[in-house]
Amino acid sequence: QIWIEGNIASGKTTCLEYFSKTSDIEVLTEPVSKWRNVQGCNPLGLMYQDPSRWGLTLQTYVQLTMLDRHVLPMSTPVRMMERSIYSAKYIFAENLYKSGKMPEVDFAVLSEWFEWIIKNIAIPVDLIVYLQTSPQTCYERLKQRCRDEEKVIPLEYLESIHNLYEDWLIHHKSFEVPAPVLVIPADHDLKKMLHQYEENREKILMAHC
Ligand SMILES: Nc1ncnc2c1ncn2[C@@H]1O[C@H](COP(=O)(O)OP(=O)(O)O)[C@@H](O)[C@H]1O
Ligand SMILES: O=c1ccn([C@H]2C[C@H](O)[C@@H](COP(=O)(O)O)O2)c(=O)[nH]1
Repeated sequence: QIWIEGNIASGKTTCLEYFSKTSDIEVLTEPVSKWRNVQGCNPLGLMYQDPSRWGLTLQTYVQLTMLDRHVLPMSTPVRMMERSIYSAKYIFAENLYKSGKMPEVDFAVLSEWFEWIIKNIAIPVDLIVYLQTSPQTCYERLKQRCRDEEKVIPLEYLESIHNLYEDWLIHHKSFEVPAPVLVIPADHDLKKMLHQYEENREKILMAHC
């Protein structure tokens, strides 16, 4: 199992789309559509409007929907999955808490849930592919993608997410990393990115062997 990790709009979905054309690979994208519509409500939009009030609501739902993805039985030898329950906690929940936007009690409850899950439920991973971008690149791609809920995201938000990813996956300064990390520089244009995916294809697809 391979997780594709990276900042918002770093190119994860585009990377997965590319590999989805390969036979014997199952690709699981993030369930963003669920985060934008759970029984008619939009926790992603609410979180960006008022993170202190809705951060826990969103992150609880992200945690549930990512767990649901992780425990799906595999239908092919290789599964590539966009992000993970780990980055939901170590990057996004952490960012809300550290920036003072998630109350301590909310963070404590979310953390206990998370710890219980990773202790009691097997979440296998063989390789983490980290698409390493500059926050500025993500900011430009984010504006180009133009998702309604994300129009309020400032560059500083992407910088915080970037720093948390770097501390976790590059500097090993924050949390345990559950698998080896393959870093792919991802500021390049699409043509160069596809070339790099080809160059790394073997390393990625043989990770489970
Ligand atoms: N290498 C690239 N160069 C320029 N634009 C890109 C590149 N990769 C992706 N994009 C565009 O940037 C936006 C975000 O990409 P996406 O794959 O959705 O990122 P993520 O899934 O990480 O949020 C999309 O509009 C996509 O078409
Ligand atoms: O735990 C999480 C995971 C994701 N989000 C947000 C960040 C973005 O606005 C979307 C996901 O978009 P990507 O383009 O796939 O990065 O969801 C969050 O708030 N918490």
